[in-house]
Amino acid sequence: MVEHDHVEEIAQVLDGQATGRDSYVDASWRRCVEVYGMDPTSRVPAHIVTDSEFRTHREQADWMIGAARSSLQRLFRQVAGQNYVLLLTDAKGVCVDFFGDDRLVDELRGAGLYLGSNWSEDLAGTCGVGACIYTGEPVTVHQDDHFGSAHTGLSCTSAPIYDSLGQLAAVLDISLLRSPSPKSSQNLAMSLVTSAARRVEMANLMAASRREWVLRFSTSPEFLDVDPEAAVSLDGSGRVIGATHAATRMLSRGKGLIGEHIDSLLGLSVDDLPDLMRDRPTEERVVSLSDGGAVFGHAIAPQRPRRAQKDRSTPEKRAVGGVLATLAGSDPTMARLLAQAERLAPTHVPLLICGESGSGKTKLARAIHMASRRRGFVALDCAGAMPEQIEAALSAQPEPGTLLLRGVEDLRPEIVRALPALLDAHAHMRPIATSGHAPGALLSGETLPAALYHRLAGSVLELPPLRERQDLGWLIERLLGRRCGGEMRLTPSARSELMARDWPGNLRELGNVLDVACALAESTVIDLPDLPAAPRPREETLDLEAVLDACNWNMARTARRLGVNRSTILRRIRKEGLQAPQ
Ligand SMILES: Nc1ncnc2c1ncn2[C@@H]1O[C@H](COP(=O)(O)OP(=O)(O)OP(=O)(O)O)[C@@H](O)[C@H]1O
Repeated sequence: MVEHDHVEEIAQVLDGQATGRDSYVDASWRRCVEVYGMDPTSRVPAHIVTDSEFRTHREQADWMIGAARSSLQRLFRQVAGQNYVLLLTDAKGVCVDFFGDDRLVDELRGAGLYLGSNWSEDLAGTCGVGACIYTGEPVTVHQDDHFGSAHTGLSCTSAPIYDSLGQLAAVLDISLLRSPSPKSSQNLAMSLVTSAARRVEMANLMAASRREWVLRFSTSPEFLDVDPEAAVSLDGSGRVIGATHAATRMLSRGKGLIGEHIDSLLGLSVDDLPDLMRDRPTEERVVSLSDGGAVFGHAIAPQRPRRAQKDRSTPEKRAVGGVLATLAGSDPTMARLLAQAERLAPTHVPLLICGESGSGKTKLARAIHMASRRRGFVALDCAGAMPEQIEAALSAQPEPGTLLLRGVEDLRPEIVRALPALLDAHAHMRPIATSGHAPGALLSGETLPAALYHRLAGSVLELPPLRERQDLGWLIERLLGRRCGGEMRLTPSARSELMARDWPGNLRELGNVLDVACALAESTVIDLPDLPAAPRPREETLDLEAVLDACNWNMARTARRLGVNRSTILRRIRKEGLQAPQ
């Protein structure tokens, strides 16, 4: 009889009649009949994936299971003794983690409230997990809200968990085999499960952002430091690189948050973050929202990097903090260089940063600027710049700032002549020059007069090429996470292939290779065939003479084009006995 009423009610919904049920239930019923071709009278049992499918789902959700564990345990303790069962499913609806009463395991397994059950809507019909995946919102699917008669005894309340890039990553579900009749009996379950999902997102964002700034928000000051509502992670320039779902709702104006600059979202810039740290009273840490509202903010500075590999031959260096710390993993050369950069950042010493193309000179210059707490930042590509442009750009910066001169070996002669006077006239701008040439080559060559070299190179920072860095593995993981999203993984063979390459294009090449691999991978796993081929070893492919000709035998340009040092070009010219045309 009850079953007959249920079928009748579904028929009414299909006829467009209102039933008083939640709209997501009506919509799901319609999909079950019209899209998945299901029959409400057939008793379809729970769908359980095979053991090997389960292993795959579990492996892929491993990171989420880890991030969610303590929140699930806490939630399970909160509902202890009330016969609730907790399921964590992946974004496809397969249960990958489970907390329930051991004594009920057989019954729970029979009802599909167990590891390996697949609650996607197209298999299980209207259900909590399926409707949550479909709508992206928390839902309660209570008793005969379920479509299939096999599940109409259950009450399931499910909340989505998003990854820090805004993709649905998992569903947290709290279910009962038997429940009181009114759906409102599950309101408390809804509140518990949405809070737990929010905490999982927060834990996940914090774990992925140890080397970034994190800004957490709360509408009430007393919860700000202990149980905030939302959070974003920011790169050194203040760009959002991760957000919880609540932050996306709170801050975005209809579009996503990722890639947005914090100053366009809030009444503050990245330089203001230290004012929102815990040492200030909570009531003073107010952040204005773009809709005119305000919340309380708690900024957490990037954690210091793990200590560089113990190298007894080099003295232990002080750990670097802040944005500079985000540039390297455990590489002794980088650790020394970043410690130097950190000490030089607040001074007015002009800096020259040398390194191969793509080795991160510009990135380092920006990080030094950030660490210097200067405000204005003027960046010029020396190859194209004219003196009037430099003058205009500098004049637009009244506050102390940084003048970045990129590719200083390409300065036009008229700028070489004009630059000293420009630097004198704008002494509040600290010059940082970058060059693809080694310092010795810059000084001894025809490129820069010695006086200008010394004017620009108060201190020289030489970035190692990627093939000489010991933190390649760390960089791969970091760039993968940042460019391709937290869920992408490399197979061991793809990883060892990347570790074996010599990266003539340095970090730029690594970033591009990972972008391509992420685009080509058919799942969240990047395998060997997804990697673009490495350029063939330079020794084999280099038609040096042709490139020299194309660059009018300009060594600097040739070296840049080939991504090698000028000294490498000179050595190869001698070795191959090449001669410039007369
Ligand atoms: N430490 C780093 N971590 C992550 N990405 C980095 C790092 N350093 C550089 N990159 C990335 O590598 C690319 C090249 O960096 P950058 O422009 O700073 O190199 P460059 O040495 O100035 O290159 P060029 O001399 O060719 O202008 C950029 O996309 C940058 O974001």
